[in-house]
Amino acid sequence: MESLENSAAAGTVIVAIDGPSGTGKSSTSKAVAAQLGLSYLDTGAQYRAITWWMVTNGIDLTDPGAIAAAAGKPEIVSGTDPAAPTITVDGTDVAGPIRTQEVTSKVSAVSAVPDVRTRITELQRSIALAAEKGIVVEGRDIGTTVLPDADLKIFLTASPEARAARRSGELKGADVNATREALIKRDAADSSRKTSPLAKAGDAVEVDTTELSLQQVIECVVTLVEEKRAGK
Ligand SMILES: Nc1ncnc2c1ncn2[C@@H]1O[C@H](COP(=O)(O)OP(=O)(O)O)[C@@H](O)[C@H]1O
Ligand SMILES: Nc1ccn([C@@H]2O[C@H](COP(=O)(O)OP(=O)(O)O)[C@@H](O)[C@H]2O)c(=O)n1
Repeated sequence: MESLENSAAAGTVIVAIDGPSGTGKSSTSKAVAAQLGLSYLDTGAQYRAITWWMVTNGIDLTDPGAIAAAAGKPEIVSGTDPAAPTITVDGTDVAGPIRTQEVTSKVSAVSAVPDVRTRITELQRSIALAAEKGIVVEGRDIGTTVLPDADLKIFLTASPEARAARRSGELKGADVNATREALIKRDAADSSRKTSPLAKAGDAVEVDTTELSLQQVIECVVTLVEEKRAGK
């Protein structure tokens, strides 16, 4: 972690954005990174990618031991250009397949396994360290565990109703109530796991996006980053 602090001191900026599903983490992080010339990392995509590999390879996802035994097998590579982020598993582009209902419903079981988290956390830290100008990293445990020395930590929230409406807007024809129930269930699983649960870091700035437009959230975060940079 010392080297991450050193890189930040040399003029790069590391921003951690956490929060539950549908609060605007991905859209905000991509836009902020693009606007400020920073790299961007979607850590949820990495957990989805390892889950996709396990589903595809017939791993028993009711057995944490089987998940742990397989955790080191797939090679996950994330492209960090905010204008065109990519994700591959063993060289295959999985940007589409990781967004299926099946993967979404199984990702919390896989991401709760400590061996999976250790592997993915190491990967995330090495990507953050390699980002020359700095990076915006979004997820559930970035401010608490992955990058506890981040220059700026944001925790996004929004009402379950707003989040479900946003998500069902993306999934054409999806029922808002069913989407809301699925989101609440996934948040509960992610918040209650023992290892590195979804949580706000003590020094994170909380932004409730329920009544804000995406543009307003982006402007708010850009301002916070610029203030941090000016204070360095
Ligand atoms: N403040 C906002 N107001 C309205 N829609 C939003 C807002 N923030 C994000 N969205 C939309 O909600 C959906 C989910 O946003 P996303 O960034 O993927 O959330 P997360 O990464 O937290 O799951 C996207 O379609 C996005 O365009
Ligand atoms: N830092 C992170 C990011 C995601 N995750 C897991 O990955 C899942 C998918 O994350 P995501 O960000 O793609 O989810 P959405 O908010 O896009 O629906 C979460 O529900 C968590 O189980 C995690 O455990 N830790």
